[in-house]
Amino acid sequence: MKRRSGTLTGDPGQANWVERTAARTMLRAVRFNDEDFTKPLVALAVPYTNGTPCNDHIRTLGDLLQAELEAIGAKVIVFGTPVVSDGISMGTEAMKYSLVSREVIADAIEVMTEGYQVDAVVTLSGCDKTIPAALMPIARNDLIGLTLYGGSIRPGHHGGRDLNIVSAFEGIGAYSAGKIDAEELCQIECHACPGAGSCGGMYTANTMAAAIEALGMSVPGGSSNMAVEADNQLSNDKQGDLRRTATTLMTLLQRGISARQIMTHKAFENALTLVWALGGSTNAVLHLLAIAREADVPLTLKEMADFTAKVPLLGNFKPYGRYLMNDLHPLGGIPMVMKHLLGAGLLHGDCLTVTGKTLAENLASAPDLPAGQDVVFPVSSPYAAAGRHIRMLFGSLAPEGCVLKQSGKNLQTMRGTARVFEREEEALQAILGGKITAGDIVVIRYEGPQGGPGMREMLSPSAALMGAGLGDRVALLTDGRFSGGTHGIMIGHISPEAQVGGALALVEEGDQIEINLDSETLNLLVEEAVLAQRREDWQAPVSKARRGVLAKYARLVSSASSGAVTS
Ligand SMILES: CC(C)(O)[C@@H](O)C(=O)O
Ligand SMILES: [Mg+2]
Repeated sequence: MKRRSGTLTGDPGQANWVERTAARTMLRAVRFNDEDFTKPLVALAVPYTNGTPCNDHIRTLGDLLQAELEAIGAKVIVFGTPVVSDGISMGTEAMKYSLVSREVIADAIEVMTEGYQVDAVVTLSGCDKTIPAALMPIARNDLIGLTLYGGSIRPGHHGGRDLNIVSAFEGIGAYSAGKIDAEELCQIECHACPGAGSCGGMYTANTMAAAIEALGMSVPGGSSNMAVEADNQLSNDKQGDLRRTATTLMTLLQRGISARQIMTHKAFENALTLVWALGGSTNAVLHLLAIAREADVPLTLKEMADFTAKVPLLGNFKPYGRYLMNDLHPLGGIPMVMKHLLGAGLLHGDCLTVTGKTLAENLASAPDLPAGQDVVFPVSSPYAAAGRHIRMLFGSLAPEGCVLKQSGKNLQTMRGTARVFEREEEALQAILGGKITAGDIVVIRYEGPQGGPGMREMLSPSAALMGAGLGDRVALLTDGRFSGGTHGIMIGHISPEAQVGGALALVEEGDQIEINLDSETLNLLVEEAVLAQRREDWQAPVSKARRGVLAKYARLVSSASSGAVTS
């Protein structure tokens, strides 16, 4: 085993031994003994906060995982990372730190793995951004390591209905439209989230955890096991995930298998297939582009669009469908879905995974797709035909592309009247104030990676439209992004963004816009001469962030069409 931390040890008389004396001195103060210096040194990233249910149990997971790893011969250095909760920050200035936190967390993990020259790394994750961030530094430096998701929350219950966080966001719209009263809204608030775990639908957290399992970078089953049991105690399945993660890491170390041997182009194709088959979040587009870049795997938005056009939609999950991860888990979870996709020839079974085995070998013991259920449809009669989930549109309004989540709906070509807002809050007030009507196309701009900065998720306005019953008659267009909980006619990641002079900046109130799903285009129906004049008159607004992390981010970040990355 080639060990970077091997410089700590050695025999008296060896040059290394003398020079590393001071380092060992420091480490002895934190309970390292002679034997520890001979063990592989493992960094363990624990993105714990009690500030969100997604990560509330992550410290417990970290403690247990440290014990598991040390019981089988590793020495562990534990550290924390920031965590921004999307559910809590949504609709406020705090959300500007959400996507930014992906970069900060990835960089923090790199600082620790490289700053301590560890031999391997394990990263835990919970809320949305901690999941891609947990993998990016492993890919970036081709480390030996893997990642483990904290697991999904269980549903809440009220009035005979299963609830989850999106029930609360949609409750706001329903209340404002007079469909429910304040007492009902309170009941939703008090019952929707019963304990620890990430948001329960096929929202961003579950989507990205599943994508990483398909990439081969976490233990099989780890993305669909629940965080806690019904009594809010850590689930047995999650405890099993911890044990398997520890032994898997030791296998990777023994065999010298590093991330880029696993994260190949074919592995990314597997991840794309699974996300599109499950009906995952549009954030997967951003995050998979970013992770691929870290792994030095060439992947473009256009290639993603072409590849996913052949993937049928099988999942019947919220936000557009009926079920939560909690319903998939007893049917065999993500391994069951992947086994079905593999059997249909839609996955590459020969990809290496962290277990040291191929994907096909891992899936051999997974259950088959059960009959008599409608949580996951078979490839032979899918929930919706291939090419009808996330679509990438191009056109005069999005020359570098944008994303639309169709989720199997019958969406006709739509022409509508632009209603232009310079920030999310203005649009939300207009929707809640009844100022948006059928046939409008709500444009929310200067919310892109640079413009926001931070490319906020627009769950509040999208959920308000759904709650007000306008979801199938009003479209929403933005250079920001959407929550995995968003549904309706929503188009995000419009690139280039308004802040850098993208055509979105030139739209005026009352313009006509066409969304065409046959030609996969998004066009602004304004004469070129008029647009040329507007372009001449346009001036880039001064960046909203003058200092600190948002200003640094705005200076560095790439377009959403290449993953909104900073490295
Ligand atoms: C709050 C949510 C639902 O977790 C959202 O942030 C997402 O992207 O899925
Ligand atoms: Mg999110």
